[in-house]
Amino acid sequence: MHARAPSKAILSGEHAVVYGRPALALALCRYATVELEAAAGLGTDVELVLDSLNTRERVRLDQLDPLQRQLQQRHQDFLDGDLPIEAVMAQPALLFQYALSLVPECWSAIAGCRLRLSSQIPLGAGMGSSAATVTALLKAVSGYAGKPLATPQLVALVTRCEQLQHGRSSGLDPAVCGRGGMLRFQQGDVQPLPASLQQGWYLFDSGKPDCSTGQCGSQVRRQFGRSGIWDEFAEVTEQFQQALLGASPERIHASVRQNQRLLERIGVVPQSVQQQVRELEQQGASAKISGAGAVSGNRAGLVLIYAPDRTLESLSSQSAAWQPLQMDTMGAVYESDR
Ligand SMILES: Nc1ncnc2c1ncn2[C@@H]1O[C@H](COP(=O)(O)OP(=O)(O)OP(=O)(O)O)[C@@H](O)[C@H]1O
Ligand SMILES: C[C@@](O)(CCO)CC(=O)[O-]
Repeated sequence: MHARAPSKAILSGEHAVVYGRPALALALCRYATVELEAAAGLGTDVELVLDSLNTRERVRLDQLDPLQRQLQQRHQDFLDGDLPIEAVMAQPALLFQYALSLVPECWSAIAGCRLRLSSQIPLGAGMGSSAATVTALLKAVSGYAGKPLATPQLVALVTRCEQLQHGRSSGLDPAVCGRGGMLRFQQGDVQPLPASLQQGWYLFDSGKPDCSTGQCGSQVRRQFGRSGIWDEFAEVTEQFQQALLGASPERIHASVRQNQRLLERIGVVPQSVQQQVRELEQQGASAKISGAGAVSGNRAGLVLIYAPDRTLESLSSQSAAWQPLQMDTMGAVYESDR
């Protein structure tokens, strides 16, 4: 059997959503997949194969409880200011072991199984790779055990994992990866958006940032944690939502540009990416980073481009690298027949 979960793009409100303001996001048709099958020779252990990282690890289910406590303690140390975020999940496999530790009711069913995680989602690109992979894992494990998690429970468990991965998670990525479609999210409250994205939206990968989402979040909190700028983000997100619902290209352009300016003010858009965005604007398009961005280096991961009335070739010599934005509407899916 296998389960899959989509990646995500944030249209508006990244970072501000961590401070309780609304965000708009949608699920994308690029997926993380987990295949689960019984394997010989594992006894009561589980084998975790991470294709993207070329690693495999044997996991003792009876060690997951102490591991969970240890990781939660490290996260508390982070919250208390005694550990940097990168020291909480010191290795990638720990994220998935922590996820498994949260579903003890499934352990007996998965004992002796191999869990293979593969993904079409670029790592560190702001496309919610960690939320999508953990969502696919928990969807697979709970489905296989015959104890399928309802979507709100699934989202809540993935959010716990994201707290440890990123330090503080708004829960936005887990909600989008679990539910699919386009939605407005604020403080755990999810409102599906009936708007559909018209033609003219593209994704561009400006490259893997030098810093993680957790490091970006920590830096932003140090500088802007108590700032009034989050209300400005909230206002732009409201405008963005109205513009999308009203399918108004001019208002969408304005919202994308204002959102990008705010992200620049909080220091998550490297100069080189700002420059690319300005060049696109001069040609009549709009663009913004999507996701955490970067507080160092010259790459910021995913950039969203809105260019409804321009041909790609007329816009940029780099347009060959752009991909049309395609929305997933299914969210996390479990299939037992493969
Ligand atoms: N495909 C994968 N295989 C193994 N580990 C992964 C995978 N995707 C994510 N991870 C783990 O999650 C961590 C964070 O993932 P990543 O850097 O891609 O951030 P992200 O979740 O995409 O960020 P954002 O929330 O900003 O979109 C990685 O460092 C790695 O430990
Ligand atoms: C930067 C952030 O707003 C989006 C990361 O995809 C963090 C979060 O919402 O948890």
